[in-house]
Amino acid sequence: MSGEATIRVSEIFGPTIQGEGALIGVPTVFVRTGGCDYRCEWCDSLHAVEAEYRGTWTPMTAQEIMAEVVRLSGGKPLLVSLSGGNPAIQPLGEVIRQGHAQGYGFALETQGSVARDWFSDLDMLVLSPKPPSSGMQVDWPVFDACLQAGQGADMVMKIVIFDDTDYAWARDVAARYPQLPLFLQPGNHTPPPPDDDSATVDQDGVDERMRWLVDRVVQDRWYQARVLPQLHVMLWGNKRGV
Ligand SMILES: C[S@@+](CC[C@H](N)C(=O)[O-])C[C@H]1O[C@@H](n2cnc3c(N)ncnc32)[C@H](O)[C@@H]1O
Ligand SMILES: Nc1nc2[nH]cc(C(=O)O)c2c(=O)[nH]1
Ligand code: SF4
Ligand SMILES: [Mg+2]
Repeated sequence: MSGEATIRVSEIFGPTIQGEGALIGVPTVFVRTGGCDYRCEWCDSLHAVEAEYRGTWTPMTAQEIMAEVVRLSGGKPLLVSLSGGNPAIQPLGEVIRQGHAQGYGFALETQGSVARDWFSDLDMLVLSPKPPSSGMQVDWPVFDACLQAGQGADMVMKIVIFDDTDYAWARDVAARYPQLPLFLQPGNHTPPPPDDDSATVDQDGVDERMRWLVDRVVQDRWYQARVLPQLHVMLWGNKRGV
């Protein structure tokens, strides 16, 4: 169709398992869009963020994206995870509409910096506000607009934690959003260079941070929090396409 909006796609891969948060372990195909309005210091997906990788991103229509998802999933509907980059800066409403019509479910991961009316069509909206260690600053009115836009979808919050400052920040943020199920995830400090497919990750450091995080949460009797590692990173490091 001429004039149809295209979506900038960095990669489509799977099925694998969702490695993080509320849907951990669920078989899923990933659609990773290209481009992000943030630059987190420790971003593990720079190949979908930095402008120098623009040339590797492909403009695709909703129909083309769903055709690839259907091919990868063998035509059997499953969960589709929309990530990036920031998938909220892409026109994904039509993908969700077409995918739902074919029986697919949709979860989307975003930092909550851009609100879209089609958030309400998602099956799950994962809001991941960025803590101080990221070097980013959350625009809270916009984050609240994302929450508003997502009414109708299941919504959860997932916060990456590297240190005491992040932890204290997460406590404050969680207190402000008691309605959102909360997932805490230890950060990994060793994302590969974006053009390197190496899987090397400082897993000992991640494990240590995970144990520290569990200790803090139980010491503080913070019983609403759920602490989970990145399962795919444990299994495959920071390898791409898994
Ligand atoms: C690459 S981001 C893409 C989606 C969106 N831009 C966001 O940040 O929510 C997907 C998830 O990975 C998390 N993440 C990114 N880098 C990480 C790292 N080094 N360690 C742990 N989690 C990380 C983000 O916080 C987010 O929850
Ligand atoms: N298996 C797997 N699970 C994930 N959960 C969130 C991911 C992401 O990069 O958004 C991710 C990913 O890249 N792979
Ligand atoms: S918001 Fe997400 S994709 Fe963008 S730089 Fe941060 S972690 Fe990476
Ligand atoms: Mg990732």
